[in-house]
Amino acid sequence: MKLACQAKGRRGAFAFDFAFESRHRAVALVGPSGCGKTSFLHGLAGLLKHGSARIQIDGDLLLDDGIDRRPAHQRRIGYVFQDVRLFPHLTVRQNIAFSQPYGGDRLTVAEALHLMDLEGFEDRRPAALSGGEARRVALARALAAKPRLLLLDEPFTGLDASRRERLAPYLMRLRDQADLPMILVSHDPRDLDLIAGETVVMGVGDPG
Ligand SMILES: Nc1ncnc2c1ncn2[C@@H]1O[C@H](COP(=O)(O)OP(=O)(O)OP(=O)(O)O)[C@@H](O)[C@H]1O
Repeated sequence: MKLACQAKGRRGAFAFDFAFESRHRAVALVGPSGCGKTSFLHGLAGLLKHGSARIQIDGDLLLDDGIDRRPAHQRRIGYVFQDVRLFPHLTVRQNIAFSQPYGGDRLTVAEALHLMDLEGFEDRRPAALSGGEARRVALARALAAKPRLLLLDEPFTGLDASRRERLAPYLMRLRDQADLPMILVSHDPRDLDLIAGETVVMGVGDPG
């Protein structure tokens, strides 16, 4: 497959303009703290007020703000935030079902629960989940919206080494079984070696 992404924008005084192409389904985006990795993901996802993006998957134009500025909720882009952001008052099942209205019919909430091994957790609330379980719910929620591209900001943050190793196979399932292209941001290249076929480096002061 071929993934081509470009995004530019600004947050306050910080401006970025970055692009990459990859033939791998899972791409790691690394770079020093503050270089703009999260800003780039936000630009792709449509979360920046001042920003634009262009995404192509296998020659298919998924998004081009130059042609059509599409709001975040209409982009078929899943985003898993660093701090997970589950709704605390909703159960696991309700958290996952929340994103389904935007999706198609290929994967149901039950299938997302199954793929992330969350059967038996459906009626729990986020306060009763471990950090790794909460990540899996966030992944299932993103998946249930039927994204064409998944953005993961620091997916292993806050997990110790053994929990990182236990979470990695779930990301591989999304990559391989759900056939979902993904961009992962991390500080730690070792995390990304587990998942990513290619590492793209974003530098400070030398965007694009
Ligand atoms: N809301 C904001 N207003 C102004 N500047 C911001 C805002 N958010 C981020 N920045 C600045 O934009 C720059 C890029 O931040 P960003 O979070 O994208 O970097 P990053 O590479 O993801 O960093 P890290 O690896 O530390 O998470 C930083 O200099 C940051 O201070």
